[in-house]
Amino acid sequence: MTAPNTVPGAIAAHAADPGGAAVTLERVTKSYDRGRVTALDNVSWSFRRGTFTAIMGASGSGKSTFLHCASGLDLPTSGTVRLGDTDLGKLKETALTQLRRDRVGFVFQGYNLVPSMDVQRNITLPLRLGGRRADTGWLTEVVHRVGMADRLDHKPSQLSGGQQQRVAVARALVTRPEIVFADEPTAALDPRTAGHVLRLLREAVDGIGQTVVLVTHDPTAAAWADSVVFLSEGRIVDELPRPTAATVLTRWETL
Ligand SMILES: Nc1ncnc2c1ncn2[C@@H]1O[C@H](COP(=O)(O)OP(=O)(O)OP(=O)(O)O)[C@@H](O)[C@H]1O
Repeated sequence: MTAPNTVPGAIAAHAADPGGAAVTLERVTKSYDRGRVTALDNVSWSFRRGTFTAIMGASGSGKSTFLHCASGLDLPTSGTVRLGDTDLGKLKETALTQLRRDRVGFVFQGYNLVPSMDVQRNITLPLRLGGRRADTGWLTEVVHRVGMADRLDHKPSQLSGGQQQRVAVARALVTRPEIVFADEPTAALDPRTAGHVLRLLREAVDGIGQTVVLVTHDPTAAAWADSVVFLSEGRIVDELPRPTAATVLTRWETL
């Protein structure tokens, strides 16, 4: 494992400890426009299993690119991304699609639920797509965790934004993925509802050892994580352990 692209000791120690890593990035660079734009610049990082990490950075700092490369939604221009022991760059497109469906969970700002399906079918969609049966006990637990047990026959249009996002969290957890990537999942929600959704992610980490990576602009959201990783111009420039909204804001202002 290589050292990260920045010097702080805490970051070096973290990245040099790949034991138990859910996802590892090694010297990942992503360029666009035939190399004219470097969105990610030689980034190395590992996300330890059972941890909750927030990724923050200014607009254009590379957060979405980082999430896309780390989750297999996109491939880096150079460098390696591993999910567990699987090198994503060595997979054919079909295998990569299966990996994203079976081993990774996603939560997006826009919920991305299927309008014609009720809550139960939305939650179990990744299982059905993978030809897997729902483990009834686990499904029941996930549905209860997100508080949607009495809404299983509702369509997304009959739910509030917060409820729809809770369904999306359940869908992300139902496959017992090795890692969940949440991309601005609370940006469209009021602060109280956002807190409910973030608490679900926190509880998944604390209760079932889920690994979660959250991309956010919001210091209050980032404060739910175990640590905050700051991106600037495609590079990881700092890590803040045990964040509070105040310490995140202070660090953000001096980036
Ligand atoms: N498909 C693309 N083609 C060309 N340039 C791109 C593409 N996607 C991203 N970029 C550029 O890469 C850089 C990083 O973009 P990215 O979307 O990862 O940043 P971000 O931190 O997620 O921004 P935001 O907070 O505004 O969503 C930016 O300069 C952006 O313009």
